[in-house]
Amino acid sequence: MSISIHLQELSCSHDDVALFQPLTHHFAPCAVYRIAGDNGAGKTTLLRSLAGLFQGTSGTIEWLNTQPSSSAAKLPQAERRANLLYIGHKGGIKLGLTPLENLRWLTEYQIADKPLLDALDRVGLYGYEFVPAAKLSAGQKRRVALARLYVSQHPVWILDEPLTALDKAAVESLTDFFRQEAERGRLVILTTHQSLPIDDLVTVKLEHVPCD
Ligand SMILES: Nc1ncnc2c1ncn2[C@@H]1O[C@H](COP(=O)(O)OP(=O)(O)OP(=O)(O)O)[C@@H](O)[C@H]1O
Repeated sequence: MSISIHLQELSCSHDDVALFQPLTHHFAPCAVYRIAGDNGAGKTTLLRSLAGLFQGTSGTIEWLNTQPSSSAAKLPQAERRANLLYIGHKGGIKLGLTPLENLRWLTEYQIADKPLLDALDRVGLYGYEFVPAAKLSAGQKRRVALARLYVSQHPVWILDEPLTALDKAAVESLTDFFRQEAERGRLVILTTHQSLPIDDLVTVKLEHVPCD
């Protein structure tokens, strides 16, 4: 499936305080989008809103099936989850489980061990598959979370700070992967405070709401 997300005058609020100026934007497939803004600008809140995890919004968020054969039909909420891989900034890793056990759990036991082990190999965790995550470094824990990308069939990826704690080589490898996956049709929306060397990267900046 090919999916786009359309925002019209979207605003997110905590405690009735709007975080950024209303945002109108079309996120199309085959592209990598970076949500930019200062600390506290509302990037995480926006990503959670797109993923359906935060409800304090006004304006509209529409997920559209943009498959050539379809007429841009709106995707109901229930179908969004099946098409989305959301990785929050905490990564969702359970420290008492090994990387392989974490991946089994995170992929809801739908994937055989071999592709999961291959994914751990892809993120440089060969040899750490059976080590409790509590014994891994911050960057290695992040790699466990990111290994899900290498077994994902979801057309939409929403990733909050995926590059945090990664070393230079891992950032380069992941950036290449994002570029390739966008070329294959995926819609990737992410936040990062690091520079992202992707030529066609689209940056969407959240603007402060001016004070009265
Ligand atoms: N659960 C909450 N209740 C009230 N306010 C919140 C809550 N979560 C976040 N906020 C506030 O909303 C604002 C935006 O937070 P958010 O995490 O979306 O920003 P961010 O742009 O992702 O920041 P950073 O770059 O530091 O990660 C912040 O001022 C934060 O204090």
